[in-house]
Amino acid sequence: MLGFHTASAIRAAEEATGDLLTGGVLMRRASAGLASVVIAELLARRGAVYGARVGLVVGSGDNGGDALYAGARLVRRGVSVVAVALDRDRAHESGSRAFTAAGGRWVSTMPSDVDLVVDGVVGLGGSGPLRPVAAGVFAGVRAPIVAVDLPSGVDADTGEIHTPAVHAAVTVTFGARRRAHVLASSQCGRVVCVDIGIDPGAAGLVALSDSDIAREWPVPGPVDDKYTQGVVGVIAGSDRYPGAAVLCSGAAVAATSGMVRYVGSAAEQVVARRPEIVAAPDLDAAGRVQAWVVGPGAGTDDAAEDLLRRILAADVPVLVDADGLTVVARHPEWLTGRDAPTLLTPHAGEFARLAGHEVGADRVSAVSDLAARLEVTVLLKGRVTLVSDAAGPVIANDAGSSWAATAGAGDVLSGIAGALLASGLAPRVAAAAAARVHADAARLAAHGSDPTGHGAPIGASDLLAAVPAAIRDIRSAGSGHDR
Ligand SMILES: NC(=O)C1=CN([C@@H]2O[C@H](COP(=O)(O)OP(=O)(O)OC[C@H]3O[C@@H](n4cnc5c(N)ncnc54)[C@H](O)[C@@H]3O)[C@@H](O)[C@H]2O)[C@@H](O)CC1
Ligand SMILES: [K+]
Repeated sequence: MLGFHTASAIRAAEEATGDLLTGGVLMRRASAGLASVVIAELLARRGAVYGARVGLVVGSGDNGGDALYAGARLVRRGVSVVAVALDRDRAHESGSRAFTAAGGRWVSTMPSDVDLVVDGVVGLGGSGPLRPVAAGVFAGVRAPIVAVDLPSGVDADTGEIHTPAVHAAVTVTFGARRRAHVLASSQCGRVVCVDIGIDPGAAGLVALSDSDIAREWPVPGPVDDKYTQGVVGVIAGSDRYPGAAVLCSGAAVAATSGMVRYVGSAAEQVVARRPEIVAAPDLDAAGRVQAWVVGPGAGTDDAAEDLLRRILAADVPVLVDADGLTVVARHPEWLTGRDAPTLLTPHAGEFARLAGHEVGADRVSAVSDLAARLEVTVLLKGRVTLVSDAAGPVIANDAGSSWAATAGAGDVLSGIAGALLASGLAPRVAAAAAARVHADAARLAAHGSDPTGHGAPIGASDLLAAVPAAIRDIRSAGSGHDR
């Protein structure tokens, strides 16, 4: 599990080192780490360090100090380093002296022929967008950018990407990752964390590793049968949207080996696609399940409302998605009164309906506040999906691509997560593991047999078809042994 920390937790951890902070040891460690990442980038990009050209953009705080000390080291390695100070009089004093003494040159405009630019404008002390002078410097930059700590213009805690903000190829951070490194990952590029000997403690935002997920993913054991692995019931689809039923129940079949029941008007299509699904015309005929998935394409009329009320009155885990979310937004008391776990899987629009306000820039607070208020687990969809049950840390899943942004993909996600709920996983784990497999399946489907190529758009059926491969990949990357 990887932790992502707030700026105040990082600052407190730095202060706790006492002399190491005040004596500048932390900054020396940070800038040494930064210089070695820049050297590695130069080697990878142009095959040599000697004779390379690097430009620094230097703000007025310690972030600029890191850049200047690293610049001094680069000069000593034979790199030609120039620095553009946004305000020369306020640039980090000892860093400036070290840079000048090493042979670094101060310039007023960034040369166009640099191999790499270092963004030392702001880090933890930044707020708001890049100010106009800095924005002007970066506007002319075509070289790849290595950001010091954070791409300037990105909020450290919320990951809000202001306009304008730096778009980095690599971000070098110090001691522990900041929240923005996952929340705004697409702006950060590759994130490298340099050890500087600080301990910020437990993180309120985490990401699961492949092995965390591999350990949890349910597969049949020696004494399992179809019932012991959990039966999931899917209530989805309608005359107008039979496809939602096919995608959601198909995903439930793919995710685990137990058994899938289906209730709804699309039984014919569902069974035609997946004959192993046991379909029933209504709830009374459905049989027992260990978890329900309710809502994708299921409508919001009186009948749908009555069905959802009955499902939520049952004492089994329930995942509510799509149309079901519109219904529960009108009846939050159906959620707060439940003993069994509930998992809600809104996109931003559905979230606003449930919460009564937009998600806003602070997605982490928004998702945990809603989870606490409704006494449920919430999975907020996005390129970076967030899961909160208000009790433990928020879990982030960075999809790493946006191939899953396609109609019907949400129905696949709820089917996977529902099957995991039925297998007995805690809702937060079921949600986070489902989000990971869903994202990986989208990437695999988009890239086909050429993982390093450009990929091509996919539909939700393609994503669904790639779910087994995604599970296989995670299980072999993460564990290497069968359970
Ligand atoms: N304190 C320490 O021991 C360490 C600090 N480190 C570095 O120090 C950084 C934090 O330094 P500071 O606290 O000095 O803060 P920063 O250097 O991040 O920024 C502070 C300065 O930026 C200005 N500023 C704020 N927002 C701006 C914007 N949008 N555009 C332009 N200027 C803006 C502020 O007025 C202030 O002068 C970290 O991000 C990290 O890079 C590292 O060297 C690790 C050790
Ligand atoms: K920066």
